[in-house]
Amino acid sequence: MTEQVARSPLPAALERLRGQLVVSVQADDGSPLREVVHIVALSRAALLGGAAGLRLRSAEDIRAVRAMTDVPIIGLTKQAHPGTDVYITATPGEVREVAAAGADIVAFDGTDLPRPYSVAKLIEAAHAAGALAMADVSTLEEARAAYAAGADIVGTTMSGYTPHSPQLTGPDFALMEALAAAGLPFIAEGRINSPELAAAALQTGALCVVVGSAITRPDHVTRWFAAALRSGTPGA
Ligand SMILES: CC(=O)N[C@H](C=O)[C@@H](O)[C@H](O)[C@H](O)COP(=O)(O)O
Repeated sequence: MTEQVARSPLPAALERLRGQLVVSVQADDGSPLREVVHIVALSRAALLGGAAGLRLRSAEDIRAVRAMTDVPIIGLTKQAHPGTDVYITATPGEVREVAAAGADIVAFDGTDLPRPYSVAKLIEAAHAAGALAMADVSTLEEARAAYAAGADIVGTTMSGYTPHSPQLTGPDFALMEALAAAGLPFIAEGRINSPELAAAALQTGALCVVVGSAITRPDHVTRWFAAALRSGTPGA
């Protein structure tokens, strides 16, 4: 079942990320950092700090960051579609948009959720546009299916964000270990909120580690600190 994915070395853009940190630079709608100028500044800061790759949402952000760096970019869109909960690059049109903007790797929802287009169609669109295909999955079974459909890599991105995956407060190390045990190359992603957790994620056998909120969402990080003070202040 796993032989078809034992491709080594991986395609060049993925090999460049081996053992490295990828920073996800995505401001949510409504964030004061949503404008492209802030995304570019945050990306520059991540590169200064040693990020070997970036994960970016929207063609506009990708175009602007592509103009200032040649590190591998994992690109995606985040868009609601009627009748589905799938929001990460859900259509072949969005795949093409992300690839045309300069992403080396297009990330898309690779879960079992009801979806407008099959995983195979999205992979086909990425490859036709000259990009690699990264399936964001929430389970081992979804990863196996994505590889069988031709994905170049999977990410643990969606664990905790589908009803059928464990709702953890930290990274899904069990999924990482299961992917490693099955011989499936994968990117560790999701709630990797400290350098220690990032190192532990790489230790499971991940190709590389994606960190987002802990580096580029200061509003989230502030909330973590504020909540800790509220719940644990000595003398409170
Ligand atoms: C589930 C979903 O939509 N994840 C998104 C995928 O691109 C991003 O919002 C995350 O920031 C990214 O996956 C990195 O994760 P974290 O921010 O936890 O380090």
